[in-house]
Amino acid sequence: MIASYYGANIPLEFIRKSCGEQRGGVTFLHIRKAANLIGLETAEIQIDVENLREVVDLPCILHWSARHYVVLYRISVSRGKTFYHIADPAYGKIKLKEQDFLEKWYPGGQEFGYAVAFDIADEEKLYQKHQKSSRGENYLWQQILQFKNTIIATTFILFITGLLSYGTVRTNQWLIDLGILKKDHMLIIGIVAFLFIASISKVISEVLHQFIIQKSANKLFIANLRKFLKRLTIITPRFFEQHKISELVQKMDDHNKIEEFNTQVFPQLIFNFSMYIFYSIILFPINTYLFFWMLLYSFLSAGWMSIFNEKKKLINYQRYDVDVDQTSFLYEFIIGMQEIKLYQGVENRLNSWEGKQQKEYAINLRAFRLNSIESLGFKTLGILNLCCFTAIGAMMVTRNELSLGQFFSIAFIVGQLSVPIEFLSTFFNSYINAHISGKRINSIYAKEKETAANDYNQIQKLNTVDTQSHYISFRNISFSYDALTMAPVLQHFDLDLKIGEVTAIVGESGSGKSTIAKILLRLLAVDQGEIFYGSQDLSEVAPDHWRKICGAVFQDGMIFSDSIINNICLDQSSVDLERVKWACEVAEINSYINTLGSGYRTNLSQSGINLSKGQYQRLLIARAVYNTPEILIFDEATSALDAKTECRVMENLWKHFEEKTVVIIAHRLSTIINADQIIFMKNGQVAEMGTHRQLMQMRGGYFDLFSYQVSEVTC
Ligand SMILES: Nc1ncnc2c1ncn2[C@@H]1O[C@H](COP(=O)(O)OP(=O)(O)OP(=O)(O)O)[C@@H](O)[C@H]1O
Repeated sequence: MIASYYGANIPLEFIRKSCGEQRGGVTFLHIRKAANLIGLETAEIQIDVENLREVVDLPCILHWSARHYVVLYRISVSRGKTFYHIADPAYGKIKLKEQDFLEKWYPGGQEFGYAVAFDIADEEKLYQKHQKSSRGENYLWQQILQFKNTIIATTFILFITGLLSYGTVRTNQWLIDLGILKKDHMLIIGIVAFLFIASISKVISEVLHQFIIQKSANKLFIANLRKFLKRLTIITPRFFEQHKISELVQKMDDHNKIEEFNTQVFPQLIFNFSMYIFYSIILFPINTYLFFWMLLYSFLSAGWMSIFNEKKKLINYQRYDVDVDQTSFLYEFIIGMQEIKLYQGVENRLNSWEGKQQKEYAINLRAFRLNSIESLGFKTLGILNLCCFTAIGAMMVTRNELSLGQFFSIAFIVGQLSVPIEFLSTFFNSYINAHISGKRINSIYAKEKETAANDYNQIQKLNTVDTQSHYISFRNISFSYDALTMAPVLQHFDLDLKIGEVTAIVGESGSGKSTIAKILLRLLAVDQGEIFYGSQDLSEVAPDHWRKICGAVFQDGMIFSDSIINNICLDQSSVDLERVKWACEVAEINSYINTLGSGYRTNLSQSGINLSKGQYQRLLIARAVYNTPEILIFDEATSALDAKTECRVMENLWKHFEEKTVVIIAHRLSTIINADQIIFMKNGQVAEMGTHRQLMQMRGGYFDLFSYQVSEVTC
C-alpha cells in the first residue's frame, strides 16, 4: 500500500520473500527491511496526534493496539470532526473518529503513539519491474467453493420449494376464478388436494434442506477448524508471544460466522435472487407498469441498506476488540481468583469489568440505533410500496383490467418479491461479518510458517552434522521482542555452549536467560546473527527437525487435562510404558504416581490442578527426559522442589545425561555449582564465564550473588 502510494507496483510475495521466510511475526525490523528492499527509507517516531497530523507525511505505518501494524493513509475533516482512514490487514479499510483512533494507537495510559514514516531513498529500486502478483486469497470465497456441492443441492431444493409456492399461487387464483366464482365443487376439492400435497412437499423439502446442510456443513466445519488449529502449530512461535489467547478463541468463533454464511445465508441468497427473477418474469406480462414500479422499489431498498454497510463494518471492527478484551479479562478473572481474593481486588476487578461492559453496551447501542434506522426506513418503503400496489391493483379490478384471482396473485407476487428484498438486510449483515471473519482467519494463514523438515531436501540432516568444533555457538546475536517499542534484550551477543557438557546460565532477573533458551530452541527467531551446532548453521535446519533432538522444561510449562502417560508422551505414535517409568524415576515422580489408584493411567484434571507445584515440575521433567534428547534445557525447572528432591533429580540427570548437552537456568546456585561451565549474565551480555571455582576466584557478580545466597541460607 505504501509502495503503491509512490506509484510503484510491488507484489506482496516479493516483499514477503525478501524479508526472510523464517522470521517470526511482523516486527518493526521486517517493515524497515521490506521498505529498504523496495527503495524506501524509514524513520521510527514516537509522536502525539497533533504532530502526526501536522508533521508526518502519509501514508505511514502505526503500531496498533500494541500488537500489530496498520497503515494510516488519510486524515479527513468533516463537520469539524477529524477522521482517520486506516488500512488494517485483518479488516480492510476503516474510518475512525479521533477518540476511537487514539484508543487503539496510544499504548495504555500514554499520550503518544509509535509510527513509521517513509520517504523515497532509491527510485531505481522502487520502480523496478516485478513479475505480476498472483491474486490475494479470499478465505470466504474459498470456503464457498469448497461448499459448492451442498450449495447447489440446497439451492435446488429451495428452488423446488419456490416452484411449489408458485404452484400454490396459481392454484389459489384458479380456486377463486374457476372454483369459487363458477361454483365447481369437484375443481375446489381437486385444487385443495393439490394444495395439501404441495404444502406437505414444501415442509419435507425444508427438512431435507436443513438435513443436507447439517450433514455436510458439520463435516466441513470440523475439517476447517482442524486445518486452522494445525496451522496455528506451524506458525512461528513468536506469534503467540504477541497475541492474546482470547484473540485466537475469537478466531474460532469466526469459523461459525463463515459457516452460517455458507450454510444459511448464501443458499438463501441464490434462492431469493432466483425467486426474484422468477416472480418478476411472471409480473412483467401481467402488468408492465407494476413491474417497473417494483424494480424501482427494489433499487431504492437495496440502496438504502447499502448506506449502512460502512458503519456496520466499523461496529464489527470495534466489537471484535471489545470481545477479545472481555474474554481475556474473564480468563484472568477466573485464573487469578486466588490473588483477587487474597489482595481484596474483587471490587477493583468488578469495576474494571463493568467499564468494559459499558464499552460493549455503547457499541451495542450504536448497532441497535443503526439497525433501527435501517429497518425503519426499509419498512416505511415496504409499506408505501404495498399501499401503492393495493390501491393500483384494486382500481384495476374495478375497471375490469384485472380479475379478482389475478389481483390476489399479484398481491401474493408483491409479497413474494419483497421477501428477497427484505433478505438483503440479513445478507449484508451476514456478509460483512463473514467477510471480516474470513480476513481475520486468513491473517492466520498469511502468517509465515516455520519451515517444516520435509519442506527442504537440500537442508542437511542433523545426524550428519560435524560436531568436531564441540560447541553450540551464538554469533553476533541481536534480538528484540519489539524493536519499535522496546530496547533489545540481546545485542551483538556471543556465547559458546560446550556440546556434551553441562552449562548453567545464571544472573540478574530480566537479563535475558530465558530468551537465550527460547532462541536456542528456535521458539524465537533472532533479528540478526547466527547459531551454529558444531559446524551446522541452525538457520539451515528446519526448526521442527531441530526440536526433535531437544528437550526443555520451562517455568510456564503446560500439563494437559489427560492421563499421566499421555502427558509424558505427547507423541502418541511412540508410547513406551517402560520408558515412561524410567523417565519418572529420573524425575523422582514415580513413587508419587505409584500411590495413585490408576497409576500412570490416572487422569490429571484441569491442566494438572490436582498436583503440587513440585509434582507438576517433576512431571514436566519426566516429559523432557522421556526421549533422551541430545540437548536438554531446564529453565527454573526445579525451583519448586525441596532441596533434597532437587539434589536427587540433579544426580539422576548427571548420571543419565552424562554425554548430553545440558543447559540449566537457575536462580538457586546450589543447583548448578557442579556444572562444567557457568555463564553469569548481566544486561543481556555474558559478564563472567567459568567453573564455580573460577568464578568465585574472580570475585565478581557471580561471587556476590553466591555469597548473598549463602548468607541468606545462614540467616
Ligand atoms: N514475551 C515477551 N514480550 C516482551 N518482552 C519480553 C517477553 N519476554 C521477556 N521479555 C523481556 O525480555 C527481557 C529478558 O527476559 P527473560 O525472561 O529472558 O529474562 P530472564 O533473565 O530469564 O529473567 P528471570 O530470571 O526473571 O526469569 C526482560 O526485560 C523482559 O521484560
